[in-house]
Amino acid sequence: MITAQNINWRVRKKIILQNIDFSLQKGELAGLVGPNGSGKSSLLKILSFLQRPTSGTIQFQGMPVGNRVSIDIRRKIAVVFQEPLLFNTTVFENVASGLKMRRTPKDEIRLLCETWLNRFGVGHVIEQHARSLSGGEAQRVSLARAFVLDPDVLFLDEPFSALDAPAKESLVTDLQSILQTTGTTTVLVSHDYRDILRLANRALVMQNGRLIADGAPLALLNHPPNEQVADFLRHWRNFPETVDNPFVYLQP
Ligand SMILES: Nc1ncnc2c1ncn2[C@@H]1O[C@H](COP(=O)(O)OP(=O)(O)OP(=O)(O)O)[C@@H](O)[C@H]1O
Repeated sequence: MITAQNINWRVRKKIILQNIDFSLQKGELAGLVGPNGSGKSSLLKILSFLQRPTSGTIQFQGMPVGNRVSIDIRRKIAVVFQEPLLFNTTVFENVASGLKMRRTPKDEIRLLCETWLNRFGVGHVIEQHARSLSGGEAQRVSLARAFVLDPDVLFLDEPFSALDAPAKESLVTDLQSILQTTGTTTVLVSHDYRDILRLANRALVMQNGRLIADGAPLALLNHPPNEQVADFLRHWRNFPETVDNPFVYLQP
């Protein structure tokens, strides 16, 4: 689906990403983790064509992507950020916006918006103004706005980190079941390895702008391939559910 070859990104003299080689297959759900400042969001921006790398190439569905990313490719990608970034209008207009740009028929737009808002448990806010939503509702609307477009690849950048613990727990549970149904190819950035264990079938660990590990989330946790990865993941081994009871985290 996406192949990144020898990606480097520098801003002035600062090296942000170095020698990133990464390939994402259709249907994969990859979790990107690493310490603060390790380059997770930067890599996500480059993979989603929001930022051009200094050097290296990216192929999307087998075709190299040049400096000008076509509207056709952009329409195959959806990005959800930590802050929901909703437009200053109703929930319906927010979720319908991408479909209107694609000239989807009106009655189909209504049906799709209702379906996805219901799937995310927020069908009742469809006529509300986006400003009136709670943080949890807003992030659910933002996810519905991404899924309604049936993207080929979904990028989620810390989608839970602005939520309190109960709102996060219920959204992770709902998102897990939705992703299992849709099989959407996804890259999820999270600083919480428990999110990766629950949602992803592949974990990519970053440090200092490099990818330092790539493997099955539970296997990396229990058998880190090197000392750097062991140091980073040590913290998450302290949670009983991540080691003592791996069956809590059956891979999707
Ligand atoms: N546009 C930019 N200009 C200059 N430096 C940048 C830019 N974008 C990111 N950086 C720097 O690159 C490094 C990696 O940032 P990035 O946000 O990708 O890390 P992260 O792993 O997502 O961090 P966090 O977990 O804190 O969100 C940081 O030192 C950051 O300050």
